[in-house]
Amino acid sequence: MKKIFDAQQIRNWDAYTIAQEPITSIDLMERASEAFTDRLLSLFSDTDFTIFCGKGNNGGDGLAIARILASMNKKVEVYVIEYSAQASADFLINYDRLAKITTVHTISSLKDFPVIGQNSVVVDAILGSGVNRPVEGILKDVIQKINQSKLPIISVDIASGLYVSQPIAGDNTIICPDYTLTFEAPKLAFLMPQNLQYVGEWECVPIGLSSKYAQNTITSYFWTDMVSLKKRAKFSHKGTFGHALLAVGSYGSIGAAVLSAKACLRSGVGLLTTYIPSCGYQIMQASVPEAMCQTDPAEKELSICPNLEKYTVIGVGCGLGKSNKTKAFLKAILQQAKSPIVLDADALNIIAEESNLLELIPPKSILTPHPKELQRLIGAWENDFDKLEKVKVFSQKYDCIVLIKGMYTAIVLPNQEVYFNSTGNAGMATGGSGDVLTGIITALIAQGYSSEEAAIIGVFKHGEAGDMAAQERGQMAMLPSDIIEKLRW
Ligand SMILES: NC(=O)C1=CN([C@@H]2O[C@H](COP(=O)(O)OP(=O)(O)OC[C@H]3O[C@@H](n4cnc5c(N)ncnc54)[C@H](OP(=O)(O)O)[C@@H]3O)[C@@H](O)[C@H]2O)[C@H](O)CC1
Ligand SMILES: [K+]
Repeated sequence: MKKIFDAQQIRNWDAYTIAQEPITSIDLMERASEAFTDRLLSLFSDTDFTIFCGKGNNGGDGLAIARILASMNKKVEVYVIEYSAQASADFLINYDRLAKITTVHTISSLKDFPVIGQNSVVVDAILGSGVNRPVEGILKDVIQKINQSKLPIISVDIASGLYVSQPIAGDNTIICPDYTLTFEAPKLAFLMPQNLQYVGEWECVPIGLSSKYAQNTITSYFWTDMVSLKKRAKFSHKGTFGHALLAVGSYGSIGAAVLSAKACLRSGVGLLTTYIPSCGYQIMQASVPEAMCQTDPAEKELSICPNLEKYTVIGVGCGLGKSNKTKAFLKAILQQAKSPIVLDADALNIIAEESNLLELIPPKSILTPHPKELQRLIGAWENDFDKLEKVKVFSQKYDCIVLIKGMYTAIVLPNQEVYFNSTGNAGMATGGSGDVLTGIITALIAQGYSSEEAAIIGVFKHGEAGDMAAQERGQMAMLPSDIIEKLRW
C-alpha cells in the first residue's frame, strides 16, 4: 500500500529527506535523475534524446538527465525555455555542470523551436509538481509544439501543466506523454480517468525519499499495490469462515447468481446459501453443488425476504431485476438485516429509484455500482474530482463503503479515505465481472474481514485474477468465469 500525497506534502517529503537522511538538495536531484535515466534507457536504448527544460527543479532534473545521458555517449539535445527570469538554485548548478560538456540551447520564442530528429524521444522536464497556474505564452506554444511532434514523449515526474491533485482549470495546455516516470509515489492526477491523455503509461521510480515521512504523514488517498490476508486458522471448521447468503437472480439472469456463488465459494466462505427464484433451482444445484440452495416461492423473481438470522453476511443484487415484488423483497431485506450487506446491480438501481430505502442501508454496507448505477445514486458530476467528492459525501452520510468501478477502482470509505486499486484490465469490463466481485467481497466479510478490508482486498484480488485470465486468454476472449478460475488466495 502506498500513500498518495498532494503537491505541498511532496515538497515537505523532499525537505524532510534532505534534512533527515541527510542529503543535499542537489544530491537528491542527482539521485532522482540517475534513477529516471536508468529506467528511461531500459525503455529506449537505441534512440536520441531531446530534452525540454523549465527553470525550476523539474528543469533541473532535465539538465542532470541530459548530462548523465551525454556521459554515456548518448546523443542529447537540450533546450531551456526562457519563460521567466527566475531559476531555482539546483537548476542553476545543473546548468553550469551541463554547459561545461555540451551546448544548452534556449527557446525564447517559437522561432527557436528545433526540428527534432525522427530517431529522438522527447523528455519533458518543463514543469513538475510545482505547477500552480495554467501555462501561457512561450510555455504554452512549446507544449503545443511538442504534442504535435508525434514523437514518443516521456514526462519527468508529471506531465508539464498537469496539477498533482486538482482538476484542470479551463482549457489548459498540458503535455500528452506516452510515459510518465514519476518520483517515488503515484500522484492523484494519474488515477482520474479524465487525465488519461496527460499521463500515458506511468510508473513510480524510487528515489529513496524518507519512509519515515511517508509513515507519519496523514493522507486520505492510497494506492493499493498489495494486500495482506489473514492466516487461515489451522484448527478451523466450516463455521469458522461464516455463513453467507447470496440473494440473487431472476428469470433470464440465473447466470449472474451462479457466477456470484462460485466466486464466493472460491474465496473461502465457510458455508454458502443461495436464495434464488424457483426457476433457478436445478441450474444452481447442478452448477454449484457446494452451495445450499433455498428458493423463493415466486417462479421468476425474488419476492419474500427469507429468515436472515443464521447468516454472517448477505450479498444482494446480482441479476435481481426490478419488479415490484423484488422491490418489496429488497426493502424487507434492508429492514431485517442486522449486519452489513453487499449491494450490487439492480439492488442499487432499486435504491436509486426509491430514495427512502437509502436510510435503511445497514451501516458499513458495501455498494458496488458501475458508472451508470453510480450516477443514478449520486446524480451527475462535473469531473472526476467532483465525482470523488460527491461519493465521499454519500459514503459518510449513509455510513457505507462505495466503489467507483473503473480502470483504477476507487474504494471510498465512510471515514473519507479513498483506496485506488492497481490491478485489473479492460477485459474485465464485461457483464458478469461485477457478479464475481460481489461473491468475493461477500465471502471475505463472512470470514471476519471488516467491510473496509473486504472491499479493498476483494477488488485487488478480483483484478489480480482478471490480469491472470487476460494473460492466458487475452482481454477479448476472457470471461468472468475465467476470473473465478484464476482466483488464488
Ligand atoms: N520531491 C521530490 O520528489 C523531488 C522532486 N524533484 C523535482 O522537482 C520538481 C518540483 O520542482 P519545483 O521547483 O518545486 O517545481 P517546478 O519545477 O514544477 O516549477 C518551478 C516553478 O515554476 C513556477 N510555475 C508554476 N506553474 C507555472 C506556470 N504555469 N507557468 C510558469 N511558471 C510556473 C512556479 O514558481 P512561481 O514562483 O512562478 O510560482 C514553480 O515553483 C518535481 O516535479 C521533480 O521533478 C527533485 O529533483 C527530486 C526530488
Ligand atoms: K514534467
